Amino acid sequence: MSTIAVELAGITKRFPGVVANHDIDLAVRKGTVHALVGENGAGKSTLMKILYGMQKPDEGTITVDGEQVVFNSPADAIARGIGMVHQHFMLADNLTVLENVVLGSEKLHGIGGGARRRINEISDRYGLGVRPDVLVEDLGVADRQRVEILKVLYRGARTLILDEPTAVLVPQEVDALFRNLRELKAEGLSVIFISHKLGEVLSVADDITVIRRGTTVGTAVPSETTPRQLAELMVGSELPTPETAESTVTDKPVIQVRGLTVHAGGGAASDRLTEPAGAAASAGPGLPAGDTAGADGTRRVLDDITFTIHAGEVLGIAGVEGNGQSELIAALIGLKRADSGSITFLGQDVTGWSTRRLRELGIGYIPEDRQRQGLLLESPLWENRILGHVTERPNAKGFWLDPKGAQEDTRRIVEEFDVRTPGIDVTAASLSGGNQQKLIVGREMSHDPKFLIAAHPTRGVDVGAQAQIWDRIREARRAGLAVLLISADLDELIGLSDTLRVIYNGRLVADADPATITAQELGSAMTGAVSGHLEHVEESTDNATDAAAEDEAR
Ligand SMILES: Nc1ncnc2c1ncn2[C@@H]1O[C@H](COP(=O)(O)OP(=O)(O)OP(=O)(O)O)[C@@H](O)[C@H]1O
Repeated sequence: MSTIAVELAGITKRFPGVVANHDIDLAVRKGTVHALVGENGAGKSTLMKILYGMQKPDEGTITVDGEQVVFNSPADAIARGIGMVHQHFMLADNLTVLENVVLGSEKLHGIGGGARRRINEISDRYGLGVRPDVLVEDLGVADRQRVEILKVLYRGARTLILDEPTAVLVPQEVDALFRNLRELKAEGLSVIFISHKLGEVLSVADDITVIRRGTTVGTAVPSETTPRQLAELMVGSELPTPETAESTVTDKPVIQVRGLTVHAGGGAASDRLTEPAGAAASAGPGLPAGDTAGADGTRRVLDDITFTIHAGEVLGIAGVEGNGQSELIAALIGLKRADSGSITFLGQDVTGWSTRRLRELGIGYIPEDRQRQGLLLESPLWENRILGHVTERPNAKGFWLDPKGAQEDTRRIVEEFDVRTPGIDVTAASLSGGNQQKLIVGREMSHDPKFLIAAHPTRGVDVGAQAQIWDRIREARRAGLAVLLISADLDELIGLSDTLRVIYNGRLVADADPATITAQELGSAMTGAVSGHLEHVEESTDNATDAAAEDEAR
């Protein structure tokens, strides 16, 4: 019997103007975690889409369990024991775990007792702790991920592809995921793990394949490799750190938020950047149980949020996803109306202003979900350059759009932010994930915002591009930019922030000192346990009130 679970040999895949994969070889041993690393646009996702039957290679072969196979669809790949857990979870919120798992696979074990038994069996076997009858909307990010893993195991996967699975997890959750992966290995299953976090790669992988510009440049043995060496192999540069040495915080308030409260389901405006507030009403995403109830009985997804960010200051908000961050961002950029409270920008009350007006005032926005909120996927890059900045230079001259100006400036962004693309006329959808992110960051930084809302600004970007984005944010901060930073990357959050606060159940519950707190401690604070490095909210509310009084006095 073969000890190789999956082998890809001589894989080549061409797109117009790009060779995404060029003669790539990858052999995944049974019972191992095999990491796939490489800079943005290196060709990792394309290779995995080929293995999962989503794309057909132009050349090369796929061998599973010693037998050569041809996949025409994911169904073919699943039938041969290949499973994929995507970065964006694909679960239906309003269904139970059981319903989500059996959906589309009713033939395997039915939809009743048999299915429930099988789910419990898999969950116990791999230590996943998944319960079949809970609603998916009541689950946090880490649990949802475990449901996705269980779903592919239920379909008989023996090789699991995990695409940047740790990007959304806090350190404790990463540890738990890695324990699950060890259980899978112990049962002889294999995992292909794509990640830009090189420390994690070295701690969990048995084998590492590095690809660069579409081709295999080498393999690394984790026990004999340092993160720095791996970074050099990948991008030819050293590993950056996000640390911000000197403080640039001034006493000039840029954004002042006072008592901001938003109830569930109320005041939603729109997802898109370009539309005015008040377009449509839809329920906000679910929150963990135990949310505070408003006076009228509805849940408060944001509860009495108060803070000030000064020119030259980065305020980092730490929290497990789903604790009000999305609503806070939406309220600040005019996509959600506040039920009470106020937002003041450079001394002007902007509460209830539309997204367009806020952007024109100088608020930049790097959204959480780049594909849904930050890009028009089927439009060319240069049209995406215009998105959210329709009336501004270089996209417009007076009342008229200036396509030439936008196109020229898109070329500049592509160059300056190292967006890997054959040209500015290709669609945003054809860029790799990290390159889409670089385009958005480039666009937003190009308008010299005075206040930047940055949600996961380096999610999915490689270590080289990450350093570049950090540099740009620091440079603008020196020049007086105020930043609200939300990030699941706790090293980034601690390293870039001047001030750190923890959000939990829609409230700012604690302050942390970025100079002394560790990622581990911050992770504990986010999940509820409070360590000695944190100040409780009572004190910080006083501080905030003092700050407000000072601001007013000025
Ligand atoms: N459908 C497509 N049409 C055209 N070009 C594509 C398409 N899919 C991928 N590409 C191109 O293929 C190359 C490899 O992209 P891929 O998404 O595989 O990179 P990646 O290594 O996964 O990057 P990242 O780390 O940013 O996710 C890129 O240059 C990308 O623009």
